[in-house]
Amino acid sequence: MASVFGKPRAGGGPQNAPLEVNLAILGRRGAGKSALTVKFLTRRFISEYDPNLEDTYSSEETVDHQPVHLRVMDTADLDTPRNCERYLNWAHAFLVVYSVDSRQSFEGSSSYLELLALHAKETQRSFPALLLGNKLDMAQYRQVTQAEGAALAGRFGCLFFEVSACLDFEHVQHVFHEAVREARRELEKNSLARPLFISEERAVHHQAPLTARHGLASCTFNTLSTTSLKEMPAVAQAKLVTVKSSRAQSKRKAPTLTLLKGFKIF
Ligand SMILES: Nc1nc2c(ncn2[C@@H]2O[C@H](COP(=O)(O)OP(=O)(O)OP(=O)(O)O)[C@@H](O)[C@H]2O)c(=O)[nH]1
Repeated sequence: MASVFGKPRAGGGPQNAPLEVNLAILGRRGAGKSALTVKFLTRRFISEYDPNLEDTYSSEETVDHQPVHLRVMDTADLDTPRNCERYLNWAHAFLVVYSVDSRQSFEGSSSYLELLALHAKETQRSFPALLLGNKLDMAQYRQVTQAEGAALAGRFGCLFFEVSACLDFEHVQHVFHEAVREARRELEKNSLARPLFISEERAVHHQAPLTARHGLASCTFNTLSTTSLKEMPAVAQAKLVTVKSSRAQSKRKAPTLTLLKGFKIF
């Protein structure tokens, strides 16, 4: 589908290697990000999670008969987007989650979509996003109608689904696989369009002027300097390394992320 989030960005691998897709799950606390992630990975609904933990999981998937190495970052922002670059510069696609029984979480999801649109504008890249109204099993306590969810998704050019982490696994799996398809479409477009580039040394680091207006003052964006672009190494030649992400504004323990050597974390 067409995305409003600008131009595509890096990822993918050689013909026979599994497609590499990084997926970040965003949303306000309590929306059900961890429950959906765990449901997708284990087919189980587990009702309580430590809200302070942020983890990245790997899963070998087959989507449309194609092997996919999927990494899922279950983010744990506090009440608003924070230290956003850890996922903005990492993910190929985003699942933005709210809970259908919480107006507040719906408003939070709107902030995340605005953040993604802003980041796309700043970087001139594309970021497929899917909007998910979770806790469909709680529909009798709805504070957000399906039409409102669809309208918000329409405003940002996203796919929209209502799901439940405690109902059927197949529906949750379908949504994650749709995110992979969206990411794959962008990656294919990108590989047809031009070689992949990454900032070598001098990223121009500035505060995006719109962030304050969107209440996203804690998020800064790194815009790539055109004078310091370098072709990204082929994924097949990259080694797997373990790195720690910056936890400057978080009280949580640093998560361990497995990233491809040659990628730079801004
Ligand atoms: N009924 C119902 N409860 C859910 C569903 N998904 C999550 N929950 C519950 O909602 C609460 C919050 O779920 P989490 O998965 O921890 O939410 P989160 O978005 O990861 O929240 P943080 O970790 O605080 O960022 C937990 O008590 C879950 O059991 C769902 O689909 N239906």
